Amino acid sequence: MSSTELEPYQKDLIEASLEAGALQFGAFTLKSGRISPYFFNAGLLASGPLLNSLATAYAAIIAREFTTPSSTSSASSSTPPVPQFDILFGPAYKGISLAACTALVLHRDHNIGIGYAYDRKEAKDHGEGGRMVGTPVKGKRVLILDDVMTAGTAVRGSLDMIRKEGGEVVGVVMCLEREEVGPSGASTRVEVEKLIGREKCFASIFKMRDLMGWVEKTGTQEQVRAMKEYWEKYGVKE
Ligand SMILES: O=P(O)(O)OC[C@H]1O[C@H](OP(=O)(O)OP(=O)(O)O)[C@H](O)[C@@H]1O
Repeated sequence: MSSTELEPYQKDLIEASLEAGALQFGAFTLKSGRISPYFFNAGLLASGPLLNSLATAYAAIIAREFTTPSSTSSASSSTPPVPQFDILFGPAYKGISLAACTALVLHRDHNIGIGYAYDRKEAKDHGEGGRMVGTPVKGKRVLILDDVMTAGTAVRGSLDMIRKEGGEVVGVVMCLEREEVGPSGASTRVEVEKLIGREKCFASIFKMRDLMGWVEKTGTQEQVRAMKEYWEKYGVKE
């Protein structure tokens, strides 16, 4: 496993997450049943300043990975880049506020005006009904935005729902990519990219290996050992 040098925005977000208790080290049973030496819960990044840091980081990654420069000959430095998607989709529950805040920051800081949508975990049987809320996804290119992907269950569910509604998923952006393999031994990220039908359509603010780099520099020997052991068992070998 080779860890990477952290960018300042990654380091800031990791430190802010630790302070808020959103990132913890210990032993945590995941939805997948795996016992992880660390746990990330963006639900605890629950204040204006923390949401601002987080949404600013999401927006920066999205502007870098999912837009192209404006190609008009009269383009000036104030000409906004062209998004390769029309809508952000944040899966319930935690993805909802993250997608909303990121749409706002994309508009405010990057001059990119896009819609956002989310789902309800339980369908509504009155009013407009159904599970989808926000900008309709029908006929739109959709970028799924969530806090973390482990086994990919939430992303697969979102993919199915968006397709049923007539939208096209063009990518996924996460705060943390855990870089794990699924039960078949294949990388969850690669499996999701195959389902979407596009290579390299996955972006994240930081990954397990970035976190490992941070732990190696600032954590305890026990944390380093536990992280390496977990990586040997479940980390992607690519
Ligand atoms: O890749 P996966 O194995 O699906 O795990 C990641 C998902 O699990 C968590 O949400 P959860 O389903 O706990 O719902 P919540 O947002 O309502 O807490 C997290 O916010 C992701 O959506």
